[in-house]
Parts: sequence; structure tokens; C-alpha cells
Amino acid sequence: MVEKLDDAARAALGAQLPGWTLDGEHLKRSFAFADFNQAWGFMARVALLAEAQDHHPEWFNVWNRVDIALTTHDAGGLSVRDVRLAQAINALL
Ligand SMILES: C[C@H](O)[C@H](O)[C@H]1CNC2=NC(N)=NC(=O)C2=N1
Repeated sequence: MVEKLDDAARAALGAQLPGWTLDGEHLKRSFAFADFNQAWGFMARVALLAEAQDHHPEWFNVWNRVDIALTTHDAGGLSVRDVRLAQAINALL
């Protein structure tokens, strides 16, 4: 059973996850690429990360934009799994 992050862990997120913002129980980041082709390629790579980590994003795409929100449904909120996926997504950039 994965646990929700405690307040201390939540407070530390800012330094660990450049570009991401905390919105309640979601970590959020928006991306803008040159065109749809680039956005889709990014989404394909994120999809492979998600499968490898068995942890999947909530996301929205329109043309060159990709908005990602991460939360852990099994925990009912933010967990270490969200931090790990966010860090792996940042490493794609
Ligand atoms: C059965 C499967 O392992 C679970 O449903 C995984 C899949 N991906 C997941 N993704 C996210 N964001 N939260 C989860 O709790 C979760 N659980």
C-alpha cells in the first residue's frame, strides 16, 4: 500500500521538481513544443516511462501543448510515485 506524502515531504517538493507546481493532491506541469509531432513524441516517451513505473499521468494535449497532472489513485493523493515519475519526465527534457 503506497502512502500519501506527509506535509514535510510536500514542502520539500519545490526544490526537487523544477517546473512542477503543487495543486492540492496533484503535481502539475505544462509543456509547449514546436509542433504536434514533437508533442506526440514526448507523450510517447512519457507513456513508456509510465508503463515502466506502472504509474500513469492524467494529461491533456492540444496540438503542441501537453498538460500533465500526477497523483496516486491507490493512495488517494500525492505519493512518492508521483515524484519519481515527475523526475523521470524532467529528465526527458
Ligand atoms: C493495477 C495497476 O498497477 C494500478 O492500477 C496502478 C496503475 N497506474 C497508476 N497510476 C496512478 N497515477 N495511480 C495509481 O494508483 C496507479 N495504479
